[in-house]
Amino acid sequence: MTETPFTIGTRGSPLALAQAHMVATALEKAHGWPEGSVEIKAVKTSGDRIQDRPLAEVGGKALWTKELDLALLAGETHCSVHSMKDVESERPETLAIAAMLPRADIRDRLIGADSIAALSAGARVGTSSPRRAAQLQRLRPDLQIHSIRGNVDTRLAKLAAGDVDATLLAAAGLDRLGRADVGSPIELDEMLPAPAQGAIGIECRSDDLRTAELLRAIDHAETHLAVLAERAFTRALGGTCHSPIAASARVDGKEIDFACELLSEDGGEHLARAIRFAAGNLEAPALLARQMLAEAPASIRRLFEGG
Ligand SMILES: NCc1[nH]cc(CCC(=O)O)c1CC(=O)O
Repeated sequence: MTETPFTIGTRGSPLALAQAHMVATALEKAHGWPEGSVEIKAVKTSGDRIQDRPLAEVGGKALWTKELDLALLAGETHCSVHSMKDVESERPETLAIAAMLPRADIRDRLIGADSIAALSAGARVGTSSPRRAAQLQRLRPDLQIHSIRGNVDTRLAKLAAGDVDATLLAAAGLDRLGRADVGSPIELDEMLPAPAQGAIGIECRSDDLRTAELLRAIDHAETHLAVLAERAFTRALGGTCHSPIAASARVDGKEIDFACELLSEDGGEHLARAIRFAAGNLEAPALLARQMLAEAPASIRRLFEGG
């Protein structure tokens, strides 16, 4: 038992709250704390407030994290729970990702058709992800990409209302919201997911060793190693969640199978690689990123700060 109550900071979307509850339950179980004793505090982030524009257009980093970081640094919370996919690859030194929960299904699911090939000619697909837009247009140049924003439920409602014919969402988010029945999974050889998709991370203050220790008890080492490799790749590119980057690392024994892809905005150009390296070697994916940038056509290179 701890003397002080333990407080988790999270965004207030249904998915963020579901993820914060997963972390609270894992901590209570790991430490024998009473059920419901971990407090969950919802914090509104810039990303939540700005609903009328694609975030890639708003620009700026830390759209999903800034307000959570401030609450954490002010001591109002012990840790923040994040979808690792939304966490910038460069974080303040005052904060540390101390743990990750076991990763969920990393694939995207297509909702509105059984497969990408089955989408009707010229179908309108709603997504505000530059990666999904580029990958879809590469596979199906006839598709019309429509920018849609909002949380998972809002996007499904826009699809149901006929604003678009189909949309792509992360399987992990759908599953955590109890929507395991929605959509058809897209296999990784057809569409690689975003770096860190499906992973939930827990961040605390770098100098808060007690919390770091408490969080270590729920860390899933394999997920952590894989996501660190994907983030090292993104960081070396100078990429953000607004860049058309896909990457997937899979731990296999002491090694990691790493696959990645960079695309131009319209998917007209793409560069894909698959390599294997020792788990924990973060220089290998970073080196690969630099090599790919050096080889990439200008239409891809100009999308990355490292290029
Ligand atoms: N950018 C929004 C976001 N951030 C994390 C997830 C899903 C959960 C995850 O990937 O862990 C989603 C929704 C989506 O892409 O469908």
